[in-house]
This record gives sequence, C-alpha cells and structure tokens, in this order.
Amino acid sequence: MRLVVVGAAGRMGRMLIKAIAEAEGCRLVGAIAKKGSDALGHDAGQLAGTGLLDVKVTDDPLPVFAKADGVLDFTTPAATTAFAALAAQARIVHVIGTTGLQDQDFTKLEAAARHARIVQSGNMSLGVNLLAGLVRKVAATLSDDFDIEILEMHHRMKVDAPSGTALLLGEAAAQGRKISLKDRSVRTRDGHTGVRNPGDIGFATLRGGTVVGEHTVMFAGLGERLELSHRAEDRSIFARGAVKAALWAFDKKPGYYGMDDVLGLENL
Ligand SMILES: NC(=O)C1=CN([C@@H]2O[C@H](COP(=O)(O)OP(=O)(O)OC[C@H]3O[C@@H](n4cnc5c(N)ncnc54)[C@H](OP(=O)(O)O)[C@@H]3O)[C@@H](O)[C@H]2O)C=CC1
Ligand SMILES: O=C(O)C1=N[C@H](C(=O)O)C[C@H](O)C1
Repeated sequence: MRLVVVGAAGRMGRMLIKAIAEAEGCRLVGAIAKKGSDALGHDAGQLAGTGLLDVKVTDDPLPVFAKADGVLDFTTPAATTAFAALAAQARIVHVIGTTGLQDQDFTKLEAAARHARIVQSGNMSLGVNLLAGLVRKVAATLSDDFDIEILEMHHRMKVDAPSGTALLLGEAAAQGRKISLKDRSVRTRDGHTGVRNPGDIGFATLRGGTVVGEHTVMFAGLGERLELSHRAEDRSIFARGAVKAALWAFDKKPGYYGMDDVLGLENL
C-alpha cells in the first residue's frame, strides 16, 4: 500500500514515517509539511531518523495524493478537514488521528467519507481501545451511585483539552450509561460549584513535561473506588495503530470507520 504522511515534521509525523518504513505491506510515497516549514526539501527518512527513503518533503499534496492509496494525518482540525476533501477527490484511505475536532469538522469529515475510506480515532493504540470497551461495560454494570471522573495528563506542548482519548473514554462511559455525553459532561470546575449532580461525567486535565499520554477513568462510589488506567510510554503505539488502520481500510468500501472496527472490538 502506497502511503503519504501529512504533518511530516511533527512529533507524530516523524513516528508515522518510521512506522511505515518498519511495517510490511506498505511503503512511503509522500511526505507533506506546512508551507514555510524548515523540513521542506529534506528527505523524509532524515526527519524520522530511518536513513534516506528517497521521498522529499513537499507542501503540495495534490500530485502526491494522486499516486497514493492512503494518507496518515495527525495534524490540526483545519488541516485535517482540508486534507479530507483532497483524499475524497483522490478516492483514497484517510487515517485521522488529529484531536480537537469540533462538530462542524465532523460534518465535513462525514461528507468526505461518502467517497473516501476514513478511519478516525482520538487514540490509535490497542490498549486505549480495549480500555474503552471495558469502561462501557463497567459503566453499564454500576449504577449512578458510582460517579464517573476522567483524569488525563499530557506533555506541555499539547494544544487541545480534554484530550481526544478522554473524550473517547467519556463517550464509552456515556454509551454504557445510555446517556448523551454532550448533555452530562462537566469539563471545568472553579469556585462555588455546588454538589455534584448524580450521573454527570467529569473531566480533569493536567499538562506538563514530556508525558506521552495518561488516562484514568474513575468510578467513585460510597466507600470504594474502581480505577481503570492506560499509560502510553512511547508514541510508536499510535503510529503502528495508524498503519494498521490504513492496511485494514485498503479493501473496504467508502465510509466512516473507527479503531474498534479495525481491531475487531465493536462488540466488546
Ligand atoms: N489519535 C491518536 O492516537 C493520537 C493523536 N494525536 C494528535 O495528533 C495531532 C498532532 O500531534 P503532534 O504530532 O504531537 O503535534 P505536532 O504539532 O508536533 O504536529 C503537527 C504537525 O502538523 C503540521 N501541520 C499543521 N497544519 C498543516 C498543514 N496545513 N499542512 C501540513 N502540515 C501541517 C504542523 O506543522 P507546523 O509545526 O509547521 O505548524 C506540525 O508539524 C494532535 O491533534 C494530537 O492530539 C497525537 C498522538 C496520538
Ligand atoms: O497530543 C498528544 O500527544 C496525544 N493526543 C491524543 C489525545 O488527544 O488523546 C492521543 C494521545 O493521548 C497523545
């Protein structure tokens, strides 16, 4: 499978280039960075530390998408929605790891998925997607007497909050409880908040240092607390998941897919 990495100079972009170089069944055919990026003109392998790959970083996606089967995209919401339109035109696979997407972005991605095969997830790791299934089950099993709180910590360079993973885990908890996350989520608390509403799902965000990504879902009851946690130790888990998603989507019909489809966890 011929793959392109957009956002090639980013933390995840470099990881994705390396993961493609190390994976079987795919090869890198393009690397896209933003206009004005210092990475333009360099070999993608130089960026990723793999040795030369004979793929020069460019800021022009059109000719690159035209000769590719899929694109791996961990960039920004604005860039991702623009790339989705191009991937749909080229009828290729679009794997989206970008977080911070808003309702209007999802509307654009769903429109693009009429022609492209989109796999989108706030977290591409096996562990987090398995955790989401467990959270859904525990939330369905325990009553409102167990308050659900989601705590996440990431590195100081992260720009969105709560993390895509925290929202994915919140969605899983809400599905388990058969409630709408939008109606019941509490994203900030400050000052005289009053007592906690039963059934709310709370989020707390920590930022600092070089933390790759840590998430805990707490079920806090009367006299006992259950905690389910995931700690990412290396960004390669996300990159390997993204490559797996692209290979999985290669022979699928156009549509909007998630990592639970890729990993066969839909029924967990
Ligand atoms: N789903 C998952 O499993 C994971 C998701 N993520 C998410 O992936 C995203 C990226 O994370 P990270 O790599 O740490 O962030 P970085 O800021 O390191 O990388 C983003 C890259 O995208 C580039 N970019 C922005 N706009 C464009 C554009 N129009 N064309 C080409 N490149 C562009 C940026 O360039 P410049 O710096 O020049 O602006 C930057 O190099 C975030 O949303 C993060 O939350 C991260 C890890 C795992
Ligand atoms: O920005 C990051 O770094 C990460 N972002 C994703 C998120 O928002 O959950 C996934 C991972 O935790 C790392």
